[in-house]
Amino acid sequence: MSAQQISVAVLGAGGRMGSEAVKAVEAASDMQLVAALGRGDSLDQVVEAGATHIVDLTVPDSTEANVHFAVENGLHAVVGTTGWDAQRLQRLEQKLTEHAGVAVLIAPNFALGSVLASAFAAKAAQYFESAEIIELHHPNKVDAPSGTAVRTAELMAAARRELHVPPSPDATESQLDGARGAVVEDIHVHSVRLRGLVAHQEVLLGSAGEQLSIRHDSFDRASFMPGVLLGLRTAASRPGLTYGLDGYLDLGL
Ligand SMILES: NC(=O)C1=CN([C@@H]2O[C@H](COP(=O)(O)OP(=O)(O)OC[C@H]3O[C@@H](n4cnc5c(N)ncnc54)[C@H](OP(=O)(O)O)[C@@H]3O)[C@@H](O)[C@H]2O)C=CC1
Ligand SMILES: O=C(O)C1=N[C@H](C(=O)O)C[C@H](O)C1
Repeated sequence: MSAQQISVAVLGAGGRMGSEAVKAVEAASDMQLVAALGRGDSLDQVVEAGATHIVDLTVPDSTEANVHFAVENGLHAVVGTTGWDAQRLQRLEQKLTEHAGVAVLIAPNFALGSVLASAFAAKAAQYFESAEIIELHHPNKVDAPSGTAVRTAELMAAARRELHVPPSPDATESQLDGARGAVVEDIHVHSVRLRGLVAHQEVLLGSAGEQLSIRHDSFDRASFMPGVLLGLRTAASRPGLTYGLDGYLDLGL
């Protein structure tokens, strides 16, 4: 094993994403897979195996405990699992202050195209009256809206606040529950679950007489793996919490 080797434990290794991550780590010449855990496996295995990094691709219910375990044991964590709301992020920030030098990347989406699409959408949202998000996923997905849509809405809302853009116009007075989607920081988010899909998102921006659509499609989970590997290669040099893979990229937007 060379000095630069990154020793990786994948959590959720039997899942759709985890199994891809196992293959990607095994194929990376600067990494070695030292543990592959599923539901019910003891986290102690990660430490016993000598992991320096974990990749968490599990479920919203378990990801927080997994990441706290990693931080407490001085392991860097690259996290793709959804469910990281403001309270969880705050608790993690607090935990990280007690473990200097440890890095956690929470990446709502590892696909470079998706990260770019969210960044473009945030910029563009400053210049349009109306902004809504449609996210479309495979029907086995357990959470809605997607973590990516929540993150995109947060970025768009922050960008609109910066330029004092008013809320999107909307004259709806009566509706069936859910007809206008979920509202994330004033941005309406609509979730589609459809057999045949993987992970897709379209941001719709409208002003008088024009529309801009910003769409990203992941047709295969291979699309997420360069981001997972980038996260593993970069984390140790970025102690503390990074939220969003854009934090490891120089997008210049
Ligand atoms: N950031 C990104 O780019 C992406 C993020 N995701 C997110 O990643 C997560 C996983 O997605 P996906 O792979 O599709 O889901 P899957 O349901 O296919 O995989 C989750 C896996 O985690 C296992 N698991 C559950 N609890 C634990 C635990 N405590 N320890 C170890 N393993 C556990 C499950 O086991 P069992 O089957 O026995 O329950 C299952 O094998 C989701 O939150 C999803 O939204 C997905 C795609 C891209
Ligand atoms: O569950 C999925 O599949 C995905 N989950 C993430 C999310 O909720 O945004 C990332 C991607 O959209 C695929």
